[in-house]
Amino acid sequence: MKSQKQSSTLARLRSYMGKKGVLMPFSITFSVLGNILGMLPFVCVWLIIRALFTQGLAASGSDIVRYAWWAFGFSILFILCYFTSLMLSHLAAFRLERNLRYEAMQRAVRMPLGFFTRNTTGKMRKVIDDNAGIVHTFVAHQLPDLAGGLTVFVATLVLMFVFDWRLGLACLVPLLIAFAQFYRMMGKDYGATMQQYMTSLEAMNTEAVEYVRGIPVVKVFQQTVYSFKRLYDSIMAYNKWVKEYAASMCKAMSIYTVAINGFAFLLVPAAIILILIGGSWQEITLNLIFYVLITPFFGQCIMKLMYVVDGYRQAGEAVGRIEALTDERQQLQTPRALTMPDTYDICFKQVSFRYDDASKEALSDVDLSIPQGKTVALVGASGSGKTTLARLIARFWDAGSGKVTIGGVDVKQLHPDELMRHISFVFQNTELFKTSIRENILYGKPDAAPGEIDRAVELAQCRDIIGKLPAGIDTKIGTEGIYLSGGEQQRIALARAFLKDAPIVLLDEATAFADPENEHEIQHALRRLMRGKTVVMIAHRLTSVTDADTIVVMDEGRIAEQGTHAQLLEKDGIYRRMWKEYQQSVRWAI
Ligand SMILES: Nc1ncnc2c1ncn2[C@@H]1O[C@H](COP(=O)(O)OP(=O)(O)OP(=O)(O)O)[C@@H](O)[C@H]1O
Repeated sequence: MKSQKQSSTLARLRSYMGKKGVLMPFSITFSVLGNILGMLPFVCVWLIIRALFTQGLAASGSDIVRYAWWAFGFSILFILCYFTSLMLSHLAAFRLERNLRYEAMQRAVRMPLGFFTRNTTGKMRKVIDDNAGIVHTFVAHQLPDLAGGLTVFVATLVLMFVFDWRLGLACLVPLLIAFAQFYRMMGKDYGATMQQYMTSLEAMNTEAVEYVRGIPVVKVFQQTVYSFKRLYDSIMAYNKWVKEYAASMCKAMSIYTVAINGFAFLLVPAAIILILIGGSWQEITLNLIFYVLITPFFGQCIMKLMYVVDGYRQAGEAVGRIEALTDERQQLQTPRALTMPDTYDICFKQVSFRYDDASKEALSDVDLSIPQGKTVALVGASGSGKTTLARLIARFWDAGSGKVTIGGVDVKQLHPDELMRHISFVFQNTELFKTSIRENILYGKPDAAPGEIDRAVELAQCRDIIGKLPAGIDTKIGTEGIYLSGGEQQRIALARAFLKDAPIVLLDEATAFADPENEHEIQHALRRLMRGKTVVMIAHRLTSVTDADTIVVMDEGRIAEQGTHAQLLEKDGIYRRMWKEYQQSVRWAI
């Protein structure tokens, strides 16, 4: 299913319905049929009134009973058609909603890893859930209503003029007033207005989810809701938008509502005039009764149509939002042939990179060579570009200019899946899934033999963790009161990396959350993991990088210095200063 930004909303919706799309024409047909049948009981009631009116109480009872049965029969048929129409439209709508979510997830999987650092899970869930819901409502309810509404509209209009064109004309005046107001409200700016509305709503919803996720921090620091300024601002922006919109629509909506519900207000004067100028009072009164019976339909169906037009635009906007979230242009270009090299030296050649919307470059003209099997440590002030540099190796994003190569091959030539198979990550905040420890470790190599898992557990020093859990390695974590400390989680993540046994290892503050006891275990395990691998490690604790083959000092996106610990200490540069400060801080801590 490709993005169909240029095609009409209906064609785009249809493309997501798959085979169930064939049900929609049937749903619409039943809706049209149902709406026509739904009008007929009113015609029957009018026939009964006419019989009583023209023949008085002498009217044949059998005629009246026959009309009553007809009315009953039409009502039953109307209900059957209506339900059939809704059932069919719901089948198509559920399939559409499923495919839309599935497609969004499929696209999300193809997004570069960097995408997930920018788009929180809260935001993604809100965008997909809310917009899929809007699209569902449109297809399941409003689309059949559109067909039905249009049918009733045309049928009523025809009937109104067939019965008595003069009374029909009297009904037309409020209709024209209503239409003029409708057009005013749905004018040319309506699309942009809806876009603003949905943007504002989405911002508020996303911030609300983020607020809930951040409640522990807010409570710990004893802040109020006003401390979460972004949520507050988004609520205020929404509030302002809604108030201004309601105020701008107030006049047009009031006139529209009065006109649409006041079809009859010219009918009575028109009927009186017609009688005064010599019309048959019986005939005109009888017609008047018909108009009083039938015109409420008109109001109802115009209201429905108004909501459907609104729903149509919202549905188009909603699909667009889901598609834009995982826009294909943000996806990494994947080469046709897999050309994974068999050597793993990494090179940065004149690499510069700027984040979307950032005012300055995160990396500028970086030249760096990391020979296979060596360890390079990245140090430097916060924001100096260490994480960005490490992540370009794994194609979280692609370099803006210059190139990153592995074994001499530009990473852009490597398929992201294949590239990922050759890289292990250990981040500072490890993500463990709410499943057994075994399954968590198996993410490193799903087809690993039990012996391989045991070895990984051993190497990552996880035996003690597993030993104290009720079901050992098969204990589910994150449920039933079984939780692991930050350092323990980190060791499970290391077991995963051991099992993967990738030739390139990226470590980003891997011991940051470890307590002293865990840190010792983790350092030990890390040294084993790094043996013989090409390693890029980021660390703030300088003692953990002194053994690195090369230490690279980053400063404002550039490489300021590089060399071994001893070489850098000899220079009177940034590293020497950092080392002195670090030692002082350690002494203070002691
Ligand atoms: N997703 C992002 N979008 C926009 N700018 C970003 C993003 N991530 C980082 N930056 C900016 O890029 C620059 C480099 O950030 P990076 O995270 O690489 O630095 P770092 O040296 O790893 O910092 P730290 O040690 O604090 O983790 C910083 O100015 C940062 O504000």
